[in-house]
Amino acid sequence: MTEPDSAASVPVDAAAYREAMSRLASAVHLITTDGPGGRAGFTASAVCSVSDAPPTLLVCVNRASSAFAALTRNGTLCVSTLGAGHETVAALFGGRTPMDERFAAGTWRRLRSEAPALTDALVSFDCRIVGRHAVGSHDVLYCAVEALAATGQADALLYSERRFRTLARAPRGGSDLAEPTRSARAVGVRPAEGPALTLRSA
Ligand SMILES: NC(=O)C1=CN([C@@H]2O[C@H](COP(=O)(O)OP(=O)(O)OC[C@H]3O[C@@H](n4cnc5c(N)ncnc54)[C@H](O)[C@@H]3O)[C@@H](O)[C@H]2O)C=CC1
Ligand SMILES: Cc1cc2nc3c(=O)[nH]c(=O)nc-3n(C[C@H](O)[C@H](O)[C@H](O)COP(=O)(O)O)c2cc1C
Repeated sequence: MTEPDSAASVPVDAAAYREAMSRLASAVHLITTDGPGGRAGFTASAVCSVSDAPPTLLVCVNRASSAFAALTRNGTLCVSTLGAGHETVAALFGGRTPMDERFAAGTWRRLRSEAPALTDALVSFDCRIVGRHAVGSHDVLYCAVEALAATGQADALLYSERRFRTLARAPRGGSDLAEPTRSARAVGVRPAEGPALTLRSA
């Protein structure tokens, strides 16, 4: 074991932590909800896959967010993963904009729940909130994925160093979702509507 390198380390206060986190590149998502608690949404990078059996992801939401009450009351949400061209909607959902203005910036459809799914998202995960854990300023929401849709064909949108960037898609054939000659792929999650959910790639 070597001694800690005090010259290379900094105290971990909130500012140092945020500065460190700003160096990570993250996917960017809209978290949306609708129902008895009202329609609401926010931009999120703190989204992570937890399990594929059952399909479960987590979303970290600040309890001070204006969307928090609606999310917890409705008990459902949709994660719409953004692509190139979604920078404006990502900024609008990033706070301090009235909800109506946020939703006016996109086109929406419903999957299984009432939560709005962004029509041209790279992929949308329609979820039921099945667990909740408070950690510091945020709640970790555990979300059972009950329907999927993927129609967007854009490059991926990333957030890194406090800016939006894009990541070019893999060459055609590099992944199932990028394969243009295969029109649809069935996935083993409860469909949004109809007998089988399809992830359209062309
Ligand atoms: N997980 C979160 O709650 C995030 C919140 N934001 C909020 O969006 C605004 C703009 O952020 P940036 O331009 O990225 O600059 P920033 O300096 O506020 O944040 C840099 C990075 O630190 C992390 N971070 C920021 N605030 C956090 C929080 N309250 N809890 C946990 N992690 C946090 C995120 O990874 C963020 O990209 C700020 O108000 C920020 O708080 C941004 C990204 C993630
Ligand atoms: C790129 C980006 C990522 C963000 N990620 C999260 C996140 O994962 N969790 C979160 O609670 N807020 C996140 N925020 C902040 C929210 O989008 C929003 O600003 C916050 O909920 C306050 O919004 P309000 O004005 O509706 O209260 C992020 C903001 C940006 C710009």
